[in-house]
Amino acid sequence: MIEVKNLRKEFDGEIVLDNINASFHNGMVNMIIGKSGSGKTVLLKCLVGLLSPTSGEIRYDGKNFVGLKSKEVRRLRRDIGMLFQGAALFDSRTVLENVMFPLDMFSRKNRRERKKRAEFCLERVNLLEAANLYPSEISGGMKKRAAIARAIALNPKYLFCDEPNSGLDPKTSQLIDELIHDLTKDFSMTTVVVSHDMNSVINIGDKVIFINEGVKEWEGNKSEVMGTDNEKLNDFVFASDLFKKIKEAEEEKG
Ligand SMILES: Nc1ncnc2c1ncn2[C@@H]1O[C@H](COP(=O)(O)OP(=O)(O)OP(=O)(O)O)[C@@H](O)[C@H]1O
Repeated sequence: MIEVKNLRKEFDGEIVLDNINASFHNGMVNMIIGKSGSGKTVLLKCLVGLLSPTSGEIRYDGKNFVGLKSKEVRRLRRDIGMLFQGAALFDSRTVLENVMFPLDMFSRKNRRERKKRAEFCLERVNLLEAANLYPSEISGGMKKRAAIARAIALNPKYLFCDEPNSGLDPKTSQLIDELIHDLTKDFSMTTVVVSHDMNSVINIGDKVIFINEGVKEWEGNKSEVMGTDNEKLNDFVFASDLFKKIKEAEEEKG
């Protein structure tokens, strides 16, 4: 479990996140949603230590990440898997080599065991047949699956995904969502997904946090999102592609 307490982030005196209090639960897909520019990515970057909060605490299973010594930060980072926007694979390495990269960097296992682990992860995301291909030779959805395999290579306790569906068609997006959901349950990870895709929220959002202009405006679960009486969340939901499609379908029915 990750707990955020009174988190504040300023850039040059400008407040981007203000007094955020939130919990991200084990074995669940915890979604951070909100409009463009609301502060989702800054929050994610604070959570993984890519940005330092101006004030507040980020507790990983009770241990405050803010102010940890660099050795302890490195230890904690090994428990963190990260799926970046756009997959961020190394173009000059094969899919298998990409998945092996974190193992080569951090695992004490020998090469045969590291390869076996990488192949297991590729098998888990249904991509073993592409092990020897290069990123330029595979589709966008396959790249995302390769990046997911790499993110889980070190068997992380915490998985962070920044807009995992960006650039994917709806069907592939759904497959990626389901994969993130299933891995979260299978490996009992604390998964945090930043998204503005309402389809994803409805598909896999066990817990949902809505950020508006740097403030946590609402939290609940996916079944509570659609019927909320929070005006700002309602505006966000009604402006989404999902809602537009539902409305169009209803209008077609008459
Ligand atoms: N390094 C930075 N320096 C200064 N301002 C920043 C920095 N990073 C982000 N910001 C500002 O913080 C605010 C929140 O940005 P953030 O990227 O978190 O939004 P977001 O909700 O993730 O949006 P999107 O959905 O478009 O990615 C924006 O106003 C942005 O300009």
